Parts: sequence; C-alpha cells; structure tokens
Amino acid sequence: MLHSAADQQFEAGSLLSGGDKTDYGAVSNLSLLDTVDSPITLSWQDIRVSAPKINRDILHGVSGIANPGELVALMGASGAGKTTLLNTLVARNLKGLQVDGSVKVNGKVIGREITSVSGYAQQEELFVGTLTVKEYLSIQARLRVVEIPESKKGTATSLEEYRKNRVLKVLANLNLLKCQNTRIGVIGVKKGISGGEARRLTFACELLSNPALLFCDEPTTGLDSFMAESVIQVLSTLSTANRVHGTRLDSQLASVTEGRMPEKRRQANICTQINALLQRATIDTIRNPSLTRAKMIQKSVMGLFVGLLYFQTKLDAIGVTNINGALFYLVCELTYSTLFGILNFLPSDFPLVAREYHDGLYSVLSYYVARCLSYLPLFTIDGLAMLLISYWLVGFQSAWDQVLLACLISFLIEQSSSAFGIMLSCVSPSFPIAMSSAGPLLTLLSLTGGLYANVGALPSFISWIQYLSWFRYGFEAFTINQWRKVDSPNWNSTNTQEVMQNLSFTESMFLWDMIIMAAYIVFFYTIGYIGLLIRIKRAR
Ligand SMILES: Nc1ncnc2c1ncn2[C@@H]1O[C@H](COP(=O)(O)OP(=O)(O)OP(=O)(O)O)[C@@H](O)[C@H]1O
Repeated sequence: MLHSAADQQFEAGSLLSGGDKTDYGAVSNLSLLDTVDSPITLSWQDIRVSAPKINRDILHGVSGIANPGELVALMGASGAGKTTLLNTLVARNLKGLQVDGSVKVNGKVIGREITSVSGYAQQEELFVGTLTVKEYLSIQARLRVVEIPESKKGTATSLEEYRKNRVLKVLANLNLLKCQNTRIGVIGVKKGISGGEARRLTFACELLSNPALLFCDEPTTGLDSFMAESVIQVLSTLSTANRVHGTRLDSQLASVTEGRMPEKRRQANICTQINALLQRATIDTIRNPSLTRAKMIQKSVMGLFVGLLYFQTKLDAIGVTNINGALFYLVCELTYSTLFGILNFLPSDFPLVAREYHDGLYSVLSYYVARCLSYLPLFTIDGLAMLLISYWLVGFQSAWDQVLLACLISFLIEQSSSAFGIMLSCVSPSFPIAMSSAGPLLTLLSLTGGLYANVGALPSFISWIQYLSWFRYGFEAFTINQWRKVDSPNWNSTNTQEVMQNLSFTESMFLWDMIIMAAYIVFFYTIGYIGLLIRIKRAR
C-alpha cells in the first residue's frame, strides 16, 4: 500500500540517493524552462481505489499535495499502487476500478479536465518509430503549441518561429540535440534511439506546451543509474525548489483555498491537426516501404499475369466469356489484397492515438481523415497499375473514354474495399475478429457479384445480398464499359444486348453503379468513424 504522501515528498537528490533500483512515479509541479503563467496547486485527499470484480483494495486513503515548483516523488515497492494513484490523479486508465476521494486543482475538483492543464508522461513509450526525434517533436509542437504565450510574445515573429525555437529549446534542455536526426525506431523491430533518449523524448513532448503540472510514471525504470540520474536532474532542473518543509500535510491541505483556475490548453484548429497528422502518417508510410513495395510488386505481377492469361482475346463466344472472367478477376484482385492490406489500419495505431486523443492533442475526426488520406495514393496507384498493365495485353476496348472510365471504376472498387476494411478494423473488437469476419463476408459479396451465379437467377432469400456488393456494381460497370462500344466490324448493338442479358445486367445502370459504389464508400467510412470514436472514447 502507498503510505500518506506526507512521508513521500523528496527532492530529486534525496530520491536518487535512495538507490536507483527503487520504483517510483513522480508529480512534477513545474516552473518549467519558461515560467508558468498560472501555477497550480494539486491536492488529493483520502483516495481509495478498489477493484470490485476481484474484491481487492488497491489504495486505502492516500492524501498528498504538490505545490508550485515542487518535485514530488511517489515511492513504493512494485505493485504498491503508484501507477494507480497517478492514473487517479489524472483520471486515466481507471476501467473496472472504483475510485473515492477528491483530487483538486487550486482547490477545485475539475475531474477529467485536469488533462487540459497538465502533461502525463506515461510508463509505456509510444512513438511513430519511422520519424526522427526532431521530426516527431516538430509535429507534436504543431499539435500542442497553438499560440505564443503572453510572456513570450516579443521573442518570435510568428507562431511557426516560436514552435521551432521551442523544439530546439526542449531538445537542448533534455539533452537530445545529439540524437535529433536519429530515427526513433521500434523496440525489437528496428534499432533507434536508446532507452534513456526515448524516456527523455517522452518528457520532451509533454514539455512543449509548458504545462504547469507534469505527471511522470516510472521516469527512470529500465535506465542505468547514470541515465536515471540524468533524467531526474532534468526533472529537478525543471522544477524550482519552493516546497514547504516541516509543515504538516493536513494543515497544508486545509490551507489550500479555491484559486484562479489555470487556462485550459487549447487544441490546434482542425486544419492544423489534419495537416500535422497527415504529414506524420505520410512519412511513416514512405519510410515503411514494405507495404508499398509489396502492393506495387503484387499488383504489377497480377496485371502481367492477367494480361498473359487472357492475351489478345478474340471477340467470339469463348472470348466474351474470357473477357468477362478477366474483368471479374480484376474486381476480386482490387478487393482482396486491398482489404487484407488495410485491416491492420487500427490495431497498429490505436494505443498512440487513444493516448494522444485523451491528452487532448486532436480530435478523432482529424486522425481518421488524415490516416485515410495517407492511404489513398497507395491504394489507388497500385490498382491502376494492375489495370493499365493488363489493359492492352488482354485487348480490352481502348477508346480514351473507355480507358478513363475503367480507371474510375477501378478506383471506386478499390476504395469500396479499402473503406470496408477500415470499417471492419474500426468496429471489430480485435484484429483476429476483423480478419476472421472478413473472409466469409467477402465470400458472400463475391458469390453474388454476377460471375459465379447469374444475378437474375439468385434465390430470393439470398438475392438481396447483391445490392450490398461492390463486386456486383463494379463488375456490372466494367462489363457495360467494355461492351457498350466495341471496335470491331463483326460487333453490333445486338451482341452488346446479348452479353448484358446473359449476365442479367442493364446498360442504363452504368451511372448508378458508380453512384452506388461512391455512396457505399461514404457509408463504410462513416460507420468506421463512429466505431473508432466509440472505441477511443472508451479507452480513457
Ligand atoms: N484495473 C485493475 N484491476 C485489478 N487490479 C488492478 C488494476 N489496476 C491495478 N491493479 C492492481 O493494483 C496493484 C497496484 O498496481 P500499480 O500498477 O498501481 O502498481 P505500481 O506500484 O505502479 O507497480 P509497478 O512499480 O510494478 O509498476 C497491483 O497489484 C495491480 O495488480
């Protein structure tokens, strides 16, 4: 159990002299690199936390106070409840726990709004590993620093310049200049900055906005004693020593009067958010070329394969069947690899996005728009490459308008699949569930797509599925585009009608096919967004 915090206020020196093996969390009430405009007194009284489901008490009435300029360390053995206390103070990660007691900022209970007046350097480091330290911080600065503070108005001519200066200052103060151009890396996947540098980068992000209050969970865990000392030195330097020694905790708590509330941190406007997140996601996609390379190679090979399999198909009865087969294959190929390639959309980003959202950095909509836009070029160009490689090899009808419309249909099919995959990824509780539901759903949609079974002869209890299937709309649009105008003296409009009748397709549906696919894209993206919003909001 964690004892009363009265026993647990240490300055950094005495904390370190306790031995570098001790676990601790820290509440750093900062007069930072720059002075804080509105200082904060944080107090907590009689905090009790229990896990009702397992009938377990975790914290039994903990009280404490952090005055402006103080570095308060919470010390205790592993499992004592330090993280639980920090989480309670910042109203985060409390699912399944019952919390009693009060947490006050300048004498007032502000609940979850504490996030907007403080920073929280959590134990688990989450970054975008493909970015360099400076790139990552610069993007964080665009999200976290939305105006030049009153006291710094004369120091920079523009917000952009202030952000740049701030990034450099934080890099310098946290001793990160040496590694500013090093890629962050991913533990166990790609070596990047060291553990100590990663820890300091976590603080650096939080310090950009000059918060009056900084919570740090296990700031030195996993670091060697030299690095641990350097981190604590940094925290110590950032705080100024104006603690009250010798006064009893209860009298300090009683003396906290309701004061002026610090100004809440504002979010950057939505354009800045989308811009910064799009830049981050695009760099990540470009520097993480395995997906790009795999998709481009796969689609080019498949385009070549289709081209050679159906090479210069003749326009006789067998040829018509083959060309329809080739068109349906293109629909499948535009769907399957796209969908399975994008199903990992959410799982890889979720922890970081949930944390940054609850840190108040941006809206879920900004993230969603930026991430979807970042995928758009790749999930368009690869499909077009396959289509165009196979187009003249097969001998599809190649009047310029037919080629352009085929490209548009290919785009709509791939986007339908991509939006469907993003929707599945966002609404499924886990990646394996998304994966295992994608297979059967695609089977149903492809079986009713118009090639395997004639859409006019499907049993009525299953026929309705075709109207949910972009396979059907895409295939119909492709075939109408192919057969409505054929460059051959042996072909006439009767032949076109025959092909349409054989497939139970209607020529006049051409425009509707594309409109319906576009509507489904909007629908899938919207449901995906709602799913993501609900999941991220629940992940506090
Ligand atoms: N949501 C929860 N449900 C059940 N038990 C929990 C929950 N959260 C924490 N606990 C339990 O509460 C105790 C305190 O956990 P906490 O993570 O706060 O400890 P800690 O002091 O930070 O430990 P460490 O130094 O090892 O990180 C642990 O025994 C943990 O298993």
